[in-house]
Amino acid sequence: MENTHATYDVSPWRGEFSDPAIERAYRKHSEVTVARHLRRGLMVWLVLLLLFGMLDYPVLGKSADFALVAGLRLATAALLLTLFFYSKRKPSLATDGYAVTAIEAFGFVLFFFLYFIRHDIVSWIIGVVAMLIISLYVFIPNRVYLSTLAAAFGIGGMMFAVWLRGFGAPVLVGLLFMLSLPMVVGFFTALRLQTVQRQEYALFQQVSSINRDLQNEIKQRQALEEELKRQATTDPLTGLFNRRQYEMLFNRERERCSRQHKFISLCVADLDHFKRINDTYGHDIGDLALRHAADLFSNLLRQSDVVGRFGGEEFVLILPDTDLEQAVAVISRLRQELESTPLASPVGEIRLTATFGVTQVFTGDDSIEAVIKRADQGLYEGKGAGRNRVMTA
Ligand SMILES: Nc1nc2c(ncn2[C@@H]2O[C@H](COP(=O)(O)OP(=O)(O)OP(=O)(O)O)[C@@H](O)[C@H]2O)c(=O)[nH]1
Repeated sequence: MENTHATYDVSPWRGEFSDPAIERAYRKHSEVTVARHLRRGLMVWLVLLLLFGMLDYPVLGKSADFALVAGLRLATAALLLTLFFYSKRKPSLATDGYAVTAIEAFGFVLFFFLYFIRHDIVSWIIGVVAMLIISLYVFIPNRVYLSTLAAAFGIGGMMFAVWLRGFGAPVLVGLLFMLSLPMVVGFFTALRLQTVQRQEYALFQQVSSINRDLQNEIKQRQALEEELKRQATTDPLTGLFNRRQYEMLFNRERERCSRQHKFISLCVADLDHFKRINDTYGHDIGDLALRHAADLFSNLLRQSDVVGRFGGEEFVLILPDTDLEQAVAVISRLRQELESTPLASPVGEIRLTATFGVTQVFTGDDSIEAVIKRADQGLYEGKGAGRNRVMTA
């Protein structure tokens, strides 16, 4: 695939992209269509070849000449059929052009022989060769320079045959002019057609490339937006919701629960002797411990529960659709899990515990601060009572 800054210049004399890589990509892109057009052209050629062959017998009868012409016709027909079927399996044969050019040259040979054998239609043969030249440019898809080679072979061969018959320079020059005319017309027609096709392809590629760039830009912006949103709503160390976000979620859940006459509970959790962990193992291990607790809380609670970082080593857990009794059961499970799941740190396993203060949200609670304050009282009592416990308030 070409790069975004590819230059799509089309050579004015070859009707092909100047950049070989782009030309190859174009031919690959168009090979199936070109092969289909080629097969159509080959079929028409085959039908005409055999149809006109029926006229050989009444003129030539059972003779060596008839056998020669019939042999050439059948050989050309066999080549046409081979290319017809083979181009289905290998469509690049149509866009490479070498096989088509070889068959075109072979097709001319039949006419060189006819010129000597079918005396009844000598002048027609030259006319038919002229028509063949223009057809091979217009009707049989091929690369312009290869069609020109085949046409030059046809003109050269025909002139050679006429010279062999003893005609002099004036006739040969006239013939050259006559046969060059369809070649020039065919050349410029094919050149224009192939240039336009490539310009369309170039336009399509450029539009696709711009689209791809736009899509990438949109994806990058979306990712950036997501990241900004994440940064604005979460705590960078633990990935838990930050204060602004859990407050917003609390208000939303509280409203919903009140509408649906359901309970909602809140818990404040504080890691025990956390200062000791920091002092003993360093701040980095302290950070690991905070992440460990945060992950454990997030994984054990429901998707609909809200886990936030309150600051320092304190966490806020909001449990919608949960009354105080249920909340104590859930939080007790958290406490046990934390106690029995030590942090696997680079300095070895570190046992962590936390104290939890749980409260139910009441209709009179006018803000989250009031609820947290009440839960904090439970927490404070828990700390006083020896830590690693769940207290209600
Ligand atoms: N590593 C780390 N430590 C923090 C962070 N935020 C606060 N801390 C530390 O957490 C510790 C909290 O200590 P204290 O408030 O005395 O509480 P504690 O040691 O857990 O004792 P109790 O709560 O009474 O069990 C302090 O040493 C703070 O420096 C943080 O983001 N990372």
